Amino acid sequence: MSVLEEIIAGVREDLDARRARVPDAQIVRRAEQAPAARDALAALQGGRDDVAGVRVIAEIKRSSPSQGELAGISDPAALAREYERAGASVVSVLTESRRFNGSLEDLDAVRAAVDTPLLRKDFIVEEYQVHEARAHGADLILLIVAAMDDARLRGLLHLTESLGMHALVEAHTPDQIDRAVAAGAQIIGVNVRNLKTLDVDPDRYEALAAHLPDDVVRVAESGVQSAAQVRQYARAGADAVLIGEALVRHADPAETLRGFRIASRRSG
Ligand SMILES: O=C(O)c1ccccc1NCC(=O)[C@H](O)[C@H](O)COP(=O)(O)O
Repeated sequence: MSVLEEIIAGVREDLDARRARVPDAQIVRRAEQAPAARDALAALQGGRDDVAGVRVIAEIKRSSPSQGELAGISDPAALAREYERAGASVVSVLTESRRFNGSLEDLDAVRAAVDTPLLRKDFIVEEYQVHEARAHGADLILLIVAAMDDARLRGLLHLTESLGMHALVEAHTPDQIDRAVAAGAQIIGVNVRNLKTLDVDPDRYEALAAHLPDDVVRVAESGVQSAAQVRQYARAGADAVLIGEALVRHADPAETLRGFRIASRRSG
């Protein structure tokens, strides 16, 4: 089994347990009754400019399969407020529990704390999880092309948009970019982390970005350890970058985020 398949097997077990507590009809109702979603697409659009710099999706990430424990993060709401003040365009909240030590409770706490659009970062493969994301205040969800066939990708994307949210559709190969485009994705992320080996190769972004159409929001995912890397992604055409480890490991995540944004403004 690949790492992705192993993670999804665990996600499905946890999902079954939640579904037994909150049945489908109830989660659908909760999603319908939630306050309207914020416009994450608009927050990420516009590309890099002299005022805003590259857009940043700042992630709340306690642990990861590749690195183990990254940061304690006892108060995700406080970290989200710092990200918001430092100019994050979107805050990403990992809700997968087994490998990333996240939860829907984290999403609830962050939703109550900030007005910035929120990404539910998880391994979403079922409609139930899309309703759940909306019910817990998400505005954007992650859909990983490698985790599903075309029919499911289209179906989940359609459901996401029908609930007023947007999807960050994640690709790792040119073929997956084509599949994301064909499904109608408006926001496409190129993740430079190989999901089989977990190795990160930031140079892959530029090679793969050449396959992205001009009319989608382009997100460079993973592998930012420095302002220079943010500049490299911006020069390669990224409208936004998704950053986890480098922020949460730093003693001052907000200052680090500010520095990254300023660096991208000066990239020329
Ligand atoms: O982070 C991992 O080890 C990982 C392993 C397997 C699947 C997904 C994984 N990470 C999810 C992400 O995409 C990253 O959290 C996100 O892009 C931020 O990356 P980074 O800035 O390198 O923490």
